[in-house]
Amino acid sequence: MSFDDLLTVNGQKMNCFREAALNLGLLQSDTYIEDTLEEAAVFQMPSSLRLLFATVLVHCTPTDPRLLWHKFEQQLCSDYQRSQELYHYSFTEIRNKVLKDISTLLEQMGKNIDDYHLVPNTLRAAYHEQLTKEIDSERNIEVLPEDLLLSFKLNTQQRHAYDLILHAISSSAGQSFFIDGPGGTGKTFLYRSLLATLRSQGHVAIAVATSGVAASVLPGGRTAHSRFKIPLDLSTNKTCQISKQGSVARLLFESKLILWDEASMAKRETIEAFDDFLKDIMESELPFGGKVIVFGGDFRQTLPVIEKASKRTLIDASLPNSPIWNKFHMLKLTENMRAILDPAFSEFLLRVGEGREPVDPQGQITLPNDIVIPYYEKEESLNRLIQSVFPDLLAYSNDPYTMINMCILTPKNSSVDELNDIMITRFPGNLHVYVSSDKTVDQRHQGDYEDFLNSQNPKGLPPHKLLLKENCPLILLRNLNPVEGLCNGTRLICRELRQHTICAEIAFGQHQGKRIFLPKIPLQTSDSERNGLPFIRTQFPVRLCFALTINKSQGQTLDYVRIYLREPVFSHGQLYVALSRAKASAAVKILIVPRTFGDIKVDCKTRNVVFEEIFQLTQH
Ligand SMILES: Nc1ncnc2c1ncn2[C@@H]1O[C@H](COP(=O)(O)OP(=O)(O)OP(=O)(O)O)[C@@H](O)[C@H]1O
Repeated sequence: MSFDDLLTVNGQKMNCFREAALNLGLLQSDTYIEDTLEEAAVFQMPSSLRLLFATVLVHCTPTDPRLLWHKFEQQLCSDYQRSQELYHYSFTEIRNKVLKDISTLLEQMGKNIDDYHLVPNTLRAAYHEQLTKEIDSERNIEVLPEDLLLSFKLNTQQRHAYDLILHAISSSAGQSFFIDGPGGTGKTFLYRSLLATLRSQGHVAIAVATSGVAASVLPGGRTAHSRFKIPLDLSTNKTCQISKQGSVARLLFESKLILWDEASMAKRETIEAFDDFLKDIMESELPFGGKVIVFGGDFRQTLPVIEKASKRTLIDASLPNSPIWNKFHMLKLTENMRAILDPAFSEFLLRVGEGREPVDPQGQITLPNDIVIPYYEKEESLNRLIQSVFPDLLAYSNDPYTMINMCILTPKNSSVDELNDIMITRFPGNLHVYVSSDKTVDQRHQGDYEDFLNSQNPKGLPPHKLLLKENCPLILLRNLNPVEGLCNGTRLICRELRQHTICAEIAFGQHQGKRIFLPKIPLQTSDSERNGLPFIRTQFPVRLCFALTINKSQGQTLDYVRIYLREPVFSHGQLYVALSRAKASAAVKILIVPRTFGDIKVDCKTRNVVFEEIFQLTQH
């Protein structure tokens, strides 16, 4: 295919590729983006508006970003203008401050403001790239007073790890550690304590995690892929996309500690690529270039996510299968601090997680009676499950924070949808229905497939008809900006429903309470979708979240956990992740739909999938 072919749409040659893409429907026209910004501007929240502006630049690819900037500059600047009397900012100073804020937000999303040509080149100097900007922004991460106190509360094993790591840092002895701890043993607690101690002493400590949700729990946390620009697909290119002379390399060089949570979910090749990169910038053949680096994780929980991968592929892709594994100094945490008041439950969790809970000849484990909801008939049993976790929907609609620590977990998206559909009809309030626009990637097929696309409900995409009510719980489906707490998996409370925007509040974690605007975003199906017809759905990037898949719940502590096993779990660690979200057995209830109906109803047995080979590999 030639460049001319790419420029030609329906037999007509376009002036540029952007115009061709617009006519092909690959880009949206700017009208809906303008409507979105206009609607949000009414709320008078300029900092949230700047985040929305950056989000639409990155995710909605407007045709003329500069026009959008001119149209909304006034509203984007209004908080700085209000403080003008106090600080006597000039017009140019205000503009530069706002551009700098937008530039920072774009960088957090892995983009560069220069690519959007918002202002002429001559005006750009004030916020232009400086080699120390990454270091400066790491040094500006706020250290919370409560995090500084954590080091006084560490248990013996946490204290041992804390002392060893700080000793390696103070003696400049490069060392790589792996903190191996079952869910709830306080890995995150330890990381927060280390980060606070080092940052309060003026050192640079970098925090990353494999998933966005885990990153958002760490102060200043980013996903490893975005922080170190590691390509998601390493099959073609195995190197980090960072210049050795650039500001991120400078940051790594300067850092005293690099901390990587959920390393058990990272593919070994990702960590190997990072090892090579650090060796290169540090000009040292020592592991990780002689840096002090702390990985953490739990191999009882979910392993790397690889679509349709066999057990062998998953184990091969895991970190313990890498030559790097033997170089780690292993630190173990074993005391379950989440379930500290229920030691019998902690012990049960470990047996489930390590595949030590006895199985019957059908390969099923028997769950304790007190956590099982007896199964009678589907509707009645589901009602019991719902009633046991959400007994008073009117109270939750008035004060949604009372329900934010309650959730129904289930292995498959289809069961999540089943439950959320029931819940949104029962939840009080006016129903808003948002219908997506669905387009095939190849526009020639659009007419033939529209109804078919609308009927599709692919994983990772919002539904064609999104049914929402004010104060209902939501989950975000994209890593919009992990630094601002907006990750794939962030739980939100829906606060205001408008035509073009949703105003939502972050419900959980260090950004709890922050209000944000969400625009409709064009989202493409993933390559691995089975229906084989790639398409783009423009919709708010959220789903309801009365119920959640078990995989999405990883890393979260919940007060009340309900587990709905319409079908048994299907991958390593899922049952353990679901059960270990709770603090005690009294906080868990499970509904198992019996698979076959014989004379005896067996509703307390279920499959537990554990790849024991992974534990053999983790032994040093
Ligand atoms: N030393 C401690 N003193 C008091 N509470 C603690 C301590 N360590 C951990 N906790 C508490 O125990 C709970 C679980 O801790 P944390 O989330 O750090 O565990 P985790 O190992 O990261 O779990 P997961 O793997 O499931 O994410 C949290 O509520 C945390 O505040």
